[in-house]
Amino acid sequence: MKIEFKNVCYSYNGLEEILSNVSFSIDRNDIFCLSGRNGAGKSTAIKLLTKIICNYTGEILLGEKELRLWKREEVNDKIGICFQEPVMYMDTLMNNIILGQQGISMDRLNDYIELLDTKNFIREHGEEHIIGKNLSLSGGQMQMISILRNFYSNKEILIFDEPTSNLDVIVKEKFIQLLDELKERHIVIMITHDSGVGGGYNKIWMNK
Ligand SMILES: Nc1ncnc2c1ncn2[C@@H]1O[C@H](COP(=O)(O)OP(=O)(O)OP(=O)(O)O)[C@@H](O)[C@H]1O
Repeated sequence: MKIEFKNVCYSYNGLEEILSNVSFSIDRNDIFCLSGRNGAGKSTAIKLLTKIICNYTGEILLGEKELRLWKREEVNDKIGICFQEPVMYMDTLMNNIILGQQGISMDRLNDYIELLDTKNFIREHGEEHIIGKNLSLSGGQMQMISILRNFYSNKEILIFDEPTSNLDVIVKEKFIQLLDELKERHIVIMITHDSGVGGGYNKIWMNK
């Protein structure tokens, strides 16, 4: 599924333009890094693409259709997102990964859990403990859950916003290996300031 930004402009307050004539195109399954300085508008571009915010000028194409013609739920079916600050629900770890989705292979989820080196943590706490009740998570553990959630969703487009900022070196390496395996089947869009993670991927420059 192709993604295209054509001369997209966006302002939060109607005064200052955060995105000014941003154009880029993603037309194949692979890993793409949105790059640019702090405040360049990378997260804003992702919020537009996922319809968290609207009212841009220019054109955003998702597939063959302008984004304005897509319903938010339809976009949610196509795009999975792992936020910089993951949202956790008062439920078990496993339910926080699965989020009520059905018909997706548990074997594959277990593979991801293993590949990401999170097996011991999930085995110990996954089924019984409730987040916010008898389980408190560190920033890195929340990030792992959020990453697993995005992988498990198996959507065509997977977005990761600063996914590795709290991960230890081992999990970070495993995450990169997993991405490499998935890039043939998904469009992966990542925002990262970690050159050790984003260094080798296709770059989309957001300059302000
Ligand atoms: N909800 C909001 N209301 C008003 N201004 C906002 C809002 N969110 C972001 N901005 C502003 O938009 C600009 C771009 O922010 P954005 O988060 O998109 O940048 P970024 O490239 O992702 O930055 P970073 O690399 O620091 O995460 C910043 O100047 C920020 O202050």
